[in-house]
Amino acid sequence: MRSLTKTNAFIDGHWVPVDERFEVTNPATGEVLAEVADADATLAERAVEAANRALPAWRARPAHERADLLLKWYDAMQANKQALAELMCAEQGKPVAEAAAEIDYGASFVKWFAGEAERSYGDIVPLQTTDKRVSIVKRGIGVCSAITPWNFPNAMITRKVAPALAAGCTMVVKPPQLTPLSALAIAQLASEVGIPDGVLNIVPSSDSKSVGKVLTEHPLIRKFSFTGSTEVGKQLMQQCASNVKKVSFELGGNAPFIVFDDADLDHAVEQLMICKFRNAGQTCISANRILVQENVLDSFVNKLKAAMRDLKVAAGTADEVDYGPLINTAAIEKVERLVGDARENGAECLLGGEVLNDLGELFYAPTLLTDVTSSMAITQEEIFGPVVAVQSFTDEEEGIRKANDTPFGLAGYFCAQDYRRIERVSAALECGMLGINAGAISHAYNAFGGVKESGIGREGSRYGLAEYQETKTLTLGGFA
Ligand SMILES: O=CCCC(=O)O
Repeated sequence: MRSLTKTNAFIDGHWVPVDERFEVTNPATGEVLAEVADADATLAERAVEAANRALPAWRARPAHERADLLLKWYDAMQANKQALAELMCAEQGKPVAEAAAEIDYGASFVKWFAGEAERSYGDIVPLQTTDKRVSIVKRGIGVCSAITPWNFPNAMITRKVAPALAAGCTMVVKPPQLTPLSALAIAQLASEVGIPDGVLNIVPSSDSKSVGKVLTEHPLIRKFSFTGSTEVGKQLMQQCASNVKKVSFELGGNAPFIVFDDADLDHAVEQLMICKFRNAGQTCISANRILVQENVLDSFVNKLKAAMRDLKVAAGTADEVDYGPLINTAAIEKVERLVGDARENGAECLLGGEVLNDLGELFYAPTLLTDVTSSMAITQEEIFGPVVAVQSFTDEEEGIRKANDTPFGLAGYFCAQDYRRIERVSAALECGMLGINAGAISHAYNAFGGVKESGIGREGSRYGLAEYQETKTLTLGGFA
């Protein structure tokens, strides 16, 4: 199997070495995997200029040519799935099988937007006066930039880059400092399949502030996309305001997972396990607050505890592992703080509640807390770890009120069977995405994004392309 480990910045189709380097480590073992080029603001500006030079020719190509190149990129990701998955497991920690599923997921955005490139239409507007013809056209907005997170090192890049390229835009990406190797590997594949120089540029950096400033304030950039925390997102949004860039932000979540008393409890447990333990809980749409109706609480918790006991935690390279290490010490400290605070304030820990030191410093036990209340920090912050924090509620009205009692609104989930309740609760929950008797809701065909402080804009789906387009109205006069 070939190695796809690249360690330099990728600008204008070239691998650019930089004297300054930062280390990328394996969270399962602490081993240093690579020393990666540490781009500064000047190099980021070079990447923006390269993207700007590449723009006219890329934008001018017929849609089917851009689509064909994207499909070749998709094929290359599929052909190299195992190598990409092993690289991702090494730098991010998720099990190899889950990493391979992420390659499928990430590549699916490339395939989907290759198709959308060929289905982007404008409008012919009805006649307003006999002397004019009006049409509305769509075109790629121009040079785009993105800052992406470490929890999905492949898919969070393709979900932004694929629609941008499909729309005829060029792109500069700053991948996360913790997981740049997956990004650099797919840039290599993009180059091999013939995506022209300068169309995709990758600037790894440990200096998020100054590179981020270039990617949000550079006047040549017309659109910025970010996935990460709400706190950082707010700062970046302000920076983008300096020259009124188009933006999309996929920010923090605090997803409720509500189990009503008419739910199929076995199915609810199964769906919660899928939702919660994906990527060890380090997912922005992970269920964060588990709200269970009082009269089914004991039964649900017993079933959940039995399912959680079967979880296998180990390095992502082990066989049949459910989840691996958390990403770094800060992640472990946060989980320990939240669990500690909950316990001090009266939560009961039925399972776990500790670091699995036999495995290593970053492995956290599957943890089940009950008697959780809304005043505990664990219900206010994203846990981003393998901790299930269960609260109870009395009736539908209280369940909905508790679920909506947050400034966030990314994903939400509920389990119920009564179709009238399903209709009522679906309408009442404040979130951009809702899983109803379903814990897995992500797909390239779906519109991903949040409401309230969880963000702006949508990724994936037919709406994802529009984020990288501008709309122009043409009024043609002079008809008799
Ligand atoms: O964590 C953010 C993205 C997760 C997903 O696309 O399902």
